[in-house]
Amino acid sequence: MPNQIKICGLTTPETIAASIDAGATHIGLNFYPPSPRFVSVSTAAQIVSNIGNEISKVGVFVDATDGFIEQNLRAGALDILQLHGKETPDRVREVKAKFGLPVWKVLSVETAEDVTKAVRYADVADFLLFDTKTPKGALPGGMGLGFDWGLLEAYDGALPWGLAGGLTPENVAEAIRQTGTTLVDTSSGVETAPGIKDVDLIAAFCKAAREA
Ligand SMILES: O=C(O)c1ccccc1N[C@@H]1O[C@H](COP(=O)(O)O)[C@@H](O)[C@H]1O
Repeated sequence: MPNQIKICGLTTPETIAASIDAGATHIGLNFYPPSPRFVSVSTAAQIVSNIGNEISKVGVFVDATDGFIEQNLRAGALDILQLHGKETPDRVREVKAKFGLPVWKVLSVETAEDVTKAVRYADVADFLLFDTKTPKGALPGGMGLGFDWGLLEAYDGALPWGLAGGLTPENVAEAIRQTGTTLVDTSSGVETAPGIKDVDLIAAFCKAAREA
């Protein structure tokens, strides 16, 4: 199966179209207000209005309430919920039951123990996304920081998983080769400045990931 590719933190119809043209399988809409990639309810509705079923729309939430998820889920016509905060297994179960959509739980990795903790989500999430643990006080993702991919050898769970954190057009093929991941996710790696996506970088990232 070809590698799955998620381009995250999209804020314009043009960069969404560029991601689809480049062969991305997923786009991410960021609903975390402090993020430079944050989209409001009205922007989310507007930028997805012309998209069909050719790509999956993932909503990124950080410790969000049900009400907040609900309003953005409708606006963005989301297919998948990505929980990128400190959501417990019970909270993941609750979100999945309430909204009936696949849930991706993000695990922030610094040590092998962070990877083995994934087992806690085995019965409640649909997919795991391993990302870098960011410094205290920083955004929980989208910082362009990578982690030691070798730590993923500690993962022996059954849930499918993907890789995020500091992936770029230059390193994504090596990341796929080293980890064997079937899904790669990038945000700042295809930007010229925080929140400013570049269509050429999106194309280069997708090409490198597709050909890896
Ligand atoms: O991108 C953000 O601003 C962000 C904010 C809060 C939570 C997650 C965020 N982004 C996610 O982080 C990973 C990795 O990003 P990067 O490639 O290292 O920039 C990705 O899944 C984004 O969805």
